[in-house]
Amino acid sequence: MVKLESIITQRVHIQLELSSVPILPHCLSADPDSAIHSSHTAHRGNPEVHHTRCTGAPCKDSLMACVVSLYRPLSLLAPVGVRRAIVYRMSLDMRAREVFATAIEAVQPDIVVRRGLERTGDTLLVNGRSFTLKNNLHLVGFGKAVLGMAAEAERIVGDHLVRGVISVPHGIQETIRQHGKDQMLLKDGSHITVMEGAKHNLPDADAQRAAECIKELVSTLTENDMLLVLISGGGSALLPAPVPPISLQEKQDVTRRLAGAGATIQELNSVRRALSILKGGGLAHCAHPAQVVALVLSDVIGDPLDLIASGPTVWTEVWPEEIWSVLERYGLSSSLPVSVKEVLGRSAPRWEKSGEQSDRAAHVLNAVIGSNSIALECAGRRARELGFRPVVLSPGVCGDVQSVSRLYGLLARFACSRDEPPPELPAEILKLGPETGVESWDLCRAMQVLGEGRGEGWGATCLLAGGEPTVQLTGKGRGGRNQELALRVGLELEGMELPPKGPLFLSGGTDGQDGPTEAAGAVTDAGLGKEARAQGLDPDGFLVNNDSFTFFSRLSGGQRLLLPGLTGTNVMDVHMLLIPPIPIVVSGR
Ligand SMILES: Nc1ncnc2c1ncn2[C@@H]1O[C@H](COP(=O)(O)OP(=O)(O)OP(=O)(O)O)[C@@H](O)[C@H]1O
Ligand SMILES: O=C(O)[C@H](O)CO
Repeated sequence: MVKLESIITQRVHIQLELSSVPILPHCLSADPDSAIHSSHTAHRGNPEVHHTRCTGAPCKDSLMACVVSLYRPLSLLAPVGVRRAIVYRMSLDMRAREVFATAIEAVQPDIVVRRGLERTGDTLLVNGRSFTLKNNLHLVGFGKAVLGMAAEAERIVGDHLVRGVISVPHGIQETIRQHGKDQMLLKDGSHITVMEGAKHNLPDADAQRAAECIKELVSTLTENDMLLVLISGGGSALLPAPVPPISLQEKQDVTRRLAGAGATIQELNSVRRALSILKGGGLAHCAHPAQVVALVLSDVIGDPLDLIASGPTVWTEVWPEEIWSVLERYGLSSSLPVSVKEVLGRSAPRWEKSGEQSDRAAHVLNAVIGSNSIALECAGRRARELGFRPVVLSPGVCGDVQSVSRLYGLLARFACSRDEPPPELPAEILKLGPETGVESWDLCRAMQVLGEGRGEGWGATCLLAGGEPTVQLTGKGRGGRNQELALRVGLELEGMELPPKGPLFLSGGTDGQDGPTEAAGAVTDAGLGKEARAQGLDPDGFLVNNDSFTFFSRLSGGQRLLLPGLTGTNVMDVHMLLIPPIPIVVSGR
């Protein structure tokens, strides 16, 4: 029998041989097969990104990815010295991409559904409550991650499933098929009907038809039935059911104008709830008296159940004054369609008196089964395995990308100051808290961990955060908030006194699609500006035109782009600042 240590040592050896080859980031994946696969599909997906080293056969980069992924299961068994040798030979870039991949893996639709839906015999356990299955289960769903969630739910409770309808984004089945993620597709003979719609994330006639089918299904249920509702981000656009006489076009117009004027998701969805039959508890209302169990994959900061997909299973009162003040704030109140004014002017309460309402609420269980926090927690564990001291700053970073990039720039400076950082630096960092959605105590806690890292030389810290910053669009280029943030942070780091190999910053959307581009985000460091200018690219010019995707595609053959492909999940964005570790000299090999 070959000894484990010798297997690991051989792997170290392969790693050392390959370490001279630059790594193609997209090759990193959780398992060797998909690592090789993703290395090649990523190229197909983006013709602008061209790597000469990757052709037909598995490339050295893919092999390197295999080494890394094989390392994972063995890492806990390997002697500490060997483990360190492997980890410290991995570039920071490679480790950042691996941590990002872990964050996405943690919130895959099948994984979150398995975590949220426990079954023993005919008993279903959700959030500590148990339900008996009696061939009485119906299923509906709407959102960007719902196809994979439904496939897993059917694997778990399919034998009790009578019928289901889900509303998912236009083209998603074909895209998932192309990416080889067959476990996210429904099997042949499934009892669930898949309806695609909401092209470009806007409610359309297809999505409205799906909403009608969903309403029809849930309206026939009795007290002997159970309704499983799968909800994820993008659900608002996929479940449009305007309150008559509002037309779909009128509703679409109001939401598009609000979003374009910069309304927050809280403001936008409070208006959507007021204009919709199914939002704000309407779906649960239609399903009464059936038992409703909603599994929610959150894409909103703080996981507010009444706002995610506009809360179709959460009874929410509509306060017309609140809606009018939002419409006034964004200059829409004087140009509203007559139908919208009529609906907002109605005096009758939306729901029955409170006694009856609480009886109805007792029939509904809402459970958040996945969120940005879970993704960050798992990413932190992976970062620890890869040699970093992890610290989660916050899952709620928001505000303009300019302020957010400034915050990460200052935190990097704080972490990398050779001696004690200048006394004014912590105050400058704390000042950015309110506009970036980060609490002072979270900033203080993060600075403490970064400071401890500094105490050990250059430290070895992985600062993680999540959320959804915003971009003020002024140009006509192609980009997304993650790529723009990464570009800005790269420029912030330029000129700082920093360790030779870092820090490194990554920003990526967990859905794999940053704005209307094929990339999820990008990886940058202090060398970004110099590298760009040496290739005749002016970073500031691209920024002014919101053209970050074109910038990263042209820069060094697109090597800094994150290209995981469509992930089939969505828990907002992940940000990562890696402060390089103290170099360790490995003796022996
Ligand atoms: N050229 C661009 N440069 C930078 N950001 C852009 C650009 N074009 C669009 N965006 C930003 O991308 C965001 C939309 O991105 P995306 O389609 O990933 O939506 P999302 O917010 O992730 O949607 P959901 O939450 O439904 O998944 C908007 O915030 C918009 O400002
Ligand atoms: O669908 C929506 O309303 C947004 O994605 C927030 O959940």
